[in-house]
Amino acid sequence: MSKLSPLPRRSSEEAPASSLNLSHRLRRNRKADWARRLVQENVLTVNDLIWPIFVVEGASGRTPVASMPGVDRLTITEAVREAERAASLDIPAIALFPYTDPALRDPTGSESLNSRNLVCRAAREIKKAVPSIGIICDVALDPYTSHGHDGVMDGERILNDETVSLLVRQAVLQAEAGADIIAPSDMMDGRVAAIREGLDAAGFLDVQIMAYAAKYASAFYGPFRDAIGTSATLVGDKRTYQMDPANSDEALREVALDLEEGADMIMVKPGMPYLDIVRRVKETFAVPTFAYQVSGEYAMIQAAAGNGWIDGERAMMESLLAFKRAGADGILTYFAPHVAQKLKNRG
Ligand SMILES: NCc1[nH]cc(CCC(=O)O)c1CC(=O)O
Ligand SMILES: [Mg+2]
Repeated sequence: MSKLSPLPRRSSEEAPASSLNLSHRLRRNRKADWARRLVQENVLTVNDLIWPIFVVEGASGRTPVASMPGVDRLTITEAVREAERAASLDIPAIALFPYTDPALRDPTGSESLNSRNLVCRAAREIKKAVPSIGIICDVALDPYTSHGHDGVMDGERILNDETVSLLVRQAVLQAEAGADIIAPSDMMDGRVAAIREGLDAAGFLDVQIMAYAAKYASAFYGPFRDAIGTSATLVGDKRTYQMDPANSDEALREVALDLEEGADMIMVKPGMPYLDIVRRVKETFAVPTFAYQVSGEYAMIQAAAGNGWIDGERAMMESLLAFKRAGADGILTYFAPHVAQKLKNRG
């Protein structure tokens, strides 16, 4: 057997004079783009995106939401067009949020039970024109109530059980209109079980429920409330039903209950300040887990980028990748079409 010839070595004069004697140099795996791609642990794809869209009454056109640069309220015609664009970009699903004519808002949110309301008509039109895209409808009364709360009130109190019975009817109407996923965002106790039962009784066995399970009473919803027109009218705050930002164990109890009650998927909201919750939920329950990068998070990135203070494109991609790293299976984000286009351009 021939002796192995010695491996080639860099000559000693090539070696840097003062090299440390390190057995581990993590920088080796970062030395070039190809090397970084090779060891990349998480990846954002178009399949991770859900696009929230605001709809408004009207014949045509779009109205900008001042606190959400780049986001418009869309008439149904325009929303159908955007749904077509979303489908052509392979975005799996859109989420619809109505700006209800203030004249139609009342203390019990009765417009939510009108089968011809804005969101039901939008869902119907989109389903007809773009059958391949998933349609998510939010269940909660806030777009319809004169006081801007997610439930009906008795004095200062938000009534739980009375609200739940309305939410069930709202959910069934949305399913009839073509919603593929019902997303209760109201944070009433017991609504998932009641909605599941209502959907099943109406024959909607395949309509999924994505529960806003851990939804916090957050300052980051401000621009959304501008978009749906509840900022000005909201009386008080939502702290008697949305969660305290100080809590984390409580999020696990919320998620456990929603899963027990029949939720198919769960959501954590807001997103970026709550990635620890996403991680705990995913590790504890191992179920489809979504996060909502909410309006205020979007607005912060857009405002800073607009001022030239951060690179908006990079901040957008980094923030979304962070959701994946935290364990999210998908992200509701107002950046969805922009990101999808960017990912597509990359090929
Ligand atoms: N139940 C309403 C609802 N559904 C989604 C959001 C917020 C979304 C966002 O800020 O982007 C809210 C606001 C709220 O609870 O006041
Ligand atoms: Mg709950």
